[in-house]
Amino acid sequence: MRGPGRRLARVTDGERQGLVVASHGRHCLVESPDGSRILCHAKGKKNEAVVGDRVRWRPTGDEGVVAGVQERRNLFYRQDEIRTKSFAANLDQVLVLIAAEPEFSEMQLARALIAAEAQHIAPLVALNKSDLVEPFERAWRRLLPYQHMGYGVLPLSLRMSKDTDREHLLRHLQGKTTLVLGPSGAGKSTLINLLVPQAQALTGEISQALNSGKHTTTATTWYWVDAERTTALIDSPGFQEFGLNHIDAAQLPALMPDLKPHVAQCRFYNCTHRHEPGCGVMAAVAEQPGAPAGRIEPSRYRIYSSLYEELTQPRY
Ligand SMILES: Nc1nc2c(ncn2[C@@H]2O[C@H](COP(=O)(O)OP(=O)(O)OP(=O)(O)O)[C@@H](O)[C@H]2O)c(=O)[nH]1
Ligand SMILES: [Zn+2]
Repeated sequence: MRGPGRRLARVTDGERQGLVVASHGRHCLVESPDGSRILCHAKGKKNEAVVGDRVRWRPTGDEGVVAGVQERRNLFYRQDEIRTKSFAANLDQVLVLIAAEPEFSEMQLARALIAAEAQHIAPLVALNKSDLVEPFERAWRRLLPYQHMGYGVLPLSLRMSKDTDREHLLRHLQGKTTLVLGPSGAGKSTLINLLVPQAQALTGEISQALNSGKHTTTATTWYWVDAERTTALIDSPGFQEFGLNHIDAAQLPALMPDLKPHVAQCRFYNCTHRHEPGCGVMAAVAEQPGAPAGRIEPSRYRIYSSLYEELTQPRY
């Protein structure tokens, strides 16, 4: 059998296989199966690798050149009018970390969840700072619709209950590759440091390797949680301005688990769920809480409508 996947998977003489554990522009850090790491350069656009990619590479002196990127299981990315930004590839899970304070944006959360659904990556939500009792309760209530639509929501108190949280988190992360996303101030660094105590030192080394000495912006980074290297966390900036331009507006309800079942009740097959008569989605928004067929929260319907508008706006 021929095909790009097959061809790239074959390692020829002098080539090695590795995992991309950090990337910055056209450079990446590749980890070999023995755990050693080497700085590699991409040769041509086709070989630009993102964190989580499995690559073939060739040594050139004490550095390397990426010879090919293996076919990806998935690629988690965002896209606005100007550019596409890849977070990471070959993920099992996306963990969205938010907190009681600062107050989280439900729109931002929804965008990350939709992007994960579009790539068939399982999302998990964690709400930090349960010690801030009143704001935590408020935030927890705002997340109830997400629990009802089947998303796991973990309560955390990362600064206080270290061991409990570590165990709780590990139960959900064990053996998986998880991308951690979250708004600034939610506790992402606290979470990474709890699970990967050597993270800070590693980040320093990595940014030094990738930027030849300059400690500039932190790039996306892969961390092993266990010595056996079976559980991984990926830390990535860029939760803000989560563009969904790569998603077709008509596809949105299928990526929103609370809207999805109601589409079958719409009179028109091409219903946009915004003004049509006989719309199953709008009928579910009008339902009382606890309705047997399921209700759509007004906040979720507003998110749907504004994303629909955003994604159907003429682009120049
Ligand atoms: N009250 C409370 N504060 C916490 C908790 N966990 C973390 N914090 C605090 O929240 C602040 C932000 O935590 P960080 O881990 O730096 O958050 P971050 O998401 O990495 O933020 P950036 O560095 O801005 O991206 C710090 O002052 C932490 O000490 C918690 O469980 N409860
Ligand atoms: Zn409809």
